[in-house]
Amino acid sequence: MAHISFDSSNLDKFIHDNELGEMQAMVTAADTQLRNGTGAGAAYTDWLHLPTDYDQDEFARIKQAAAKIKSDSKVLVVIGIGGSYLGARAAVDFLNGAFFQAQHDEERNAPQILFAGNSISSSYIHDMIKLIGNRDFSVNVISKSGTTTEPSIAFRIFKELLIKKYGQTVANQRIYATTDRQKGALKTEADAEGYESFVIPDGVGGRYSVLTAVGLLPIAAAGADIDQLMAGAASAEKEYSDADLAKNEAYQYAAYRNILYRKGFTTELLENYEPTMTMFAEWWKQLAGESEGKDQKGIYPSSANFSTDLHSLGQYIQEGRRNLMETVVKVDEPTHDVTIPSEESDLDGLGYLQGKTMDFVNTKAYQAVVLAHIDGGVPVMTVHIPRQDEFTLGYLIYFFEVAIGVSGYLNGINPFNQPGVEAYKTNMFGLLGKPGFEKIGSALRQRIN
Ligand SMILES: O=P(O)(O)OC[C@H]1O[C@H](O)[C@H](O)[C@@H](O)[C@@H]1O
Repeated sequence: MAHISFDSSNLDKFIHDNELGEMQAMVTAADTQLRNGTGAGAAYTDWLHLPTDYDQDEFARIKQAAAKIKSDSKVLVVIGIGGSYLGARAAVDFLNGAFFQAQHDEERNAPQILFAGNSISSSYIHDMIKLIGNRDFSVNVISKSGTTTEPSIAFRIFKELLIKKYGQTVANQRIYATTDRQKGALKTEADAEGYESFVIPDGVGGRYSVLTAVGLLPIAAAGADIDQLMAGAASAEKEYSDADLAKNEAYQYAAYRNILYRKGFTTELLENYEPTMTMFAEWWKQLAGESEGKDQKGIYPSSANFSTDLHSLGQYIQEGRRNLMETVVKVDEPTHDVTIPSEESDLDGLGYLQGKTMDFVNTKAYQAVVLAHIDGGVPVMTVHIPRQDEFTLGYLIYFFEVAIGVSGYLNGINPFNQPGVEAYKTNMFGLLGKPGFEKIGSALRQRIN
């Protein structure tokens, strides 16, 4: 039995019984493209077997590095952007609870994990340096290309701080580089300076790399059990390996969202009822957006956090333009539950809920929202997960990875490239005066007042 379950029962109003079956031939073709390496972008599909086929020696080294960081650092600065950032951040929040990062060092039993290099905000870096203060810290710099602007700038800044604080030799021992196996600026520097380095495998693109050292080192440093994370993903790899839609719920999800997309539901909201899953949606947004948004088509991935956003976006979802579909990731058993206290005066009228738990209310809110939204014309799918632990997270990550891979092929695109992300970079390099970009720079400057 699958560890998580996909519920499509609320699609009745939007999809006829025959429609899923009629997608089977296309799903089978997409599955063949993915698994036989006959589809576009096939060179980037090694994530498919990553949970069962990974470098065990490196995995052991990741655990050792995490133990060293825990023993000598109060802060780990994780530098990266996009796929070299989002998975680790999502996992740290998902697994450690809402206030892990805010705890005092003595209570946390793991370093504070701070994420840098994911914007170009000088204020953000300044505030982070202030927050670190005099505390011992290490740096995990993550970049497949080794040349991405945001992490490169952040790395220069934190490297300088490390050298000032510890001297060059010790600074080098506090830098962990996760990058390409053999090429790129970061790899060259890591070799020259003797940083401990970890590999982003050639056949795994950034947005599919959370179960490599990219995600594993920060996740392990934060105290999570990465064996269980991989075990969950391995279990999902097995569960979602059959092309038969009747047996594969990840493929059902891929098929249903494509059926809905073709009916005009062009935006998908990934939703949660747990604030610790906000960043999981950000990870999913890169996975879905970079994989599917190209050739002037694709579902636009967005997200909402409930019940919070029911008080802001809720109006639009209920009654705005009808191009939305929703996918809820619902945690069936909260990590901790809390009972609603009784109060004699009952001024707030909550007496009818006293003695009930908050999760009881949260789940009723979920049920109420689903019914309201389908009545309002928004199709809702739900992925039920039993709890927030490592095994479940690994399983859930794989569910979405394989679903999005197949989904891209169903829509006739290459799910594993991202040509569109270069356009703004070329412009930015031109405007910044980067050598080699002079011509585009002068052309652009004429367009700016
Ligand atoms: O790991 P890096 O090479 O630094 O890349 C980080 C990110 O930036 C790029 O712009 C891509 O759009 C992403 O797919 C990638 O995850």
